Amino acid sequence: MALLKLQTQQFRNLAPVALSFSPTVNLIYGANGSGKSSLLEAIAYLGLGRSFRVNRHEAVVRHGSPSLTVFGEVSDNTEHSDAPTPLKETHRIGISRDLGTRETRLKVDGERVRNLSAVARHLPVSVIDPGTFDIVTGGPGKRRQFLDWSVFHVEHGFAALWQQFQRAVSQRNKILRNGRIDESLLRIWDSQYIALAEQVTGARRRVFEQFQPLLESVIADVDVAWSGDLKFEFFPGWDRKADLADVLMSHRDQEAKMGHTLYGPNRADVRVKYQGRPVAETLSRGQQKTLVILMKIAQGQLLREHGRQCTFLLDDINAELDEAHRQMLAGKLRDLGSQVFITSIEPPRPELLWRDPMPDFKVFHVEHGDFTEE
Ligand SMILES: Nc1ncnc2c1ncn2[C@@H]1O[C@H](COP(=O)(O)OP(=O)(O)OP(=O)(O)O)[C@@H](O)[C@H]1O
Repeated sequence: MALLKLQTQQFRNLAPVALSFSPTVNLIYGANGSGKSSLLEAIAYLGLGRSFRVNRHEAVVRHGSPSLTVFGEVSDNTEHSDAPTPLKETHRIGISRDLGTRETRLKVDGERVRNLSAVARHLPVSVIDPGTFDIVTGGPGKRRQFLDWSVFHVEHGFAALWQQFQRAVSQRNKILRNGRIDESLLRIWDSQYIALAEQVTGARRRVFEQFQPLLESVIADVDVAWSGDLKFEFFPGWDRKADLADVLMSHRDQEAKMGHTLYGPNRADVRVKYQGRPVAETLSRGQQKTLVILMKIAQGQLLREHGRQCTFLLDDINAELDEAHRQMLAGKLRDLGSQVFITSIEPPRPELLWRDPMPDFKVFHVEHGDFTEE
């Protein structure tokens, strides 16, 4: 999968022109405030349905405009197991949001679709920007998000399962929030909640078990001194030795006091330890960054094993990574055959990122939201 064309309307400061990208490498450069990050943000908007920089949709709509539209054409090289050769087709995907009516319109190949997942599945985007490094330094939520992104792209039906699960959580929370708990009603929702929690956990565990050996081999490949003492573990969100039903039963009072669900997939984590202690406490900032890059690469490999390709968006990596790390990342992404977008303030020097073989690339210069291909 690769984004071949993009057109935006009223998206931050981006001019409404149609851009055609390389399915391999796209190098975007321009001064501070010119629109580099906004372009990556618009691409990610199609693949995630939201901004990777801000939580409020209002922030990305051009100041003074009532709505935005992002439209893209993607190549789909999904390998169908029953097809003699990979099928290559293109799909047109679009998202528009109206701030006034709060309406979101989603389209795939000209047809309206209801769920964001129907759009997002066509463009798996993986962002590497200064915020990405929170995957190891931040709380479990970041790591759940990281794992679930793979699960969404690898496990068919996960998006629908996740929605059902969230509905069960919110019903259960409503009952727990009610001063006097209706035990019989809670029991009904508990059984739904437990069944869905087991399914969510099963999907996560299956994907984690495929991801872990890929990550270990990517780490072994770069041969860093600290790699031998790293351990990765999937934590489902409750004590694995106990049944979730028993855990809920024995913590009834605690949950009632807090007024919400405390055990289950919403507490899951991918625990990463170095010499038995969390990496955030033990590895240096530089080592943590290397680790996150390797996790992202392993995630790209995982998708590729499932016949899907990620589009990587590298924003402002010059500020975060030294030249050796940039080369390592760029080389691995080339070997993965992924589409890559890289932003920089200075004119790009691809010869510093790749020696033999140099991938095909396009260079774009941006000024005041206007992109020119060079
Ligand atoms: N909603 C909006 N409507 C219009 N313009 C906006 C909006 N949000 C941000 N901008 C402006 O868009 C411009 C581009 O911002 P962007 O973050 O994409 O720049 P950049 O090229 O990545 O800069 P830097 O190198 O400093 O990170 C900025 O001048 C910013 O003030």
